[in-house]
Amino acid sequence: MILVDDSRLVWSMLMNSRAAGSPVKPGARVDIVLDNAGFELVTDLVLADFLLASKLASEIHFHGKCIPWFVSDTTRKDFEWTMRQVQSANHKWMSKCGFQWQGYMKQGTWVYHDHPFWTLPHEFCDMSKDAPDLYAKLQKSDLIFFKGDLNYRKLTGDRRWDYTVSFDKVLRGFQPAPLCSLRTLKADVQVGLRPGQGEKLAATDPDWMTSGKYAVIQFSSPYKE
Ligand SMILES: O=P(O)(O)OC[C@@]1(O)O[C@H](CO)[C@@H](O)[C@@H]1O
Repeated sequence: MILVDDSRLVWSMLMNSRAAGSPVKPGARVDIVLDNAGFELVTDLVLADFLLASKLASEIHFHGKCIPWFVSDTTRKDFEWTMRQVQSANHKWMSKCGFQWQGYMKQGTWVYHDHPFWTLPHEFCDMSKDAPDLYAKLQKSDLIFFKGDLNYRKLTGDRRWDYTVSFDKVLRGFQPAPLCSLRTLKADVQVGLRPGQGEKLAATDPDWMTSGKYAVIQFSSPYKE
């Protein structure tokens, strides 16, 4: 069940960037801060492919980790291995996708980055100070997707905020570009709920914050409409 769904805001941001784009290179730069390797990474690549094919984005930048911090975190090795596996799949269309994705990498339409900051114990609000090069890189984005629970915990500082505190507020100045968290709840932090929503969930489903049954699509933008 999706507790907060800001997908309309994400969609309208992407549509606006397409309208404003030049005829030669329409669309936005989208960054995806990855979470797990494996099937989740394949679905991230499919999302990136969709954004390009639909001209909602013109370049995609993936951000992985230098080490598999929470065991299944995507590293460069996983990224490259996954690309090769898709290319060698025993399925015509899947393999065709793999070769197309490799082409995007060669052209620089898709770019893979890693940075030690992602595996340091800092909250993301510290990034501009502790990793100014990474912050500057993210500032070039039109939209950043943060995948998964771990990234949500780093965005919010893993604190016990009131459930109704706004997502904008808990980012505490971390606003390199419009951003969207795609997260299934696995840890006891959640913000941006309606008054009474968290309490009601706690009363009916005590494990709601960690069971993985609930999810959020939360958007924040430094540009106010
Ligand atoms: O949804 P999943 O893949 O089970 O968990 C997502 C995740 O980010 O949350 C945990 C940290 O809270 C990490 O172990 C894991 O990578």
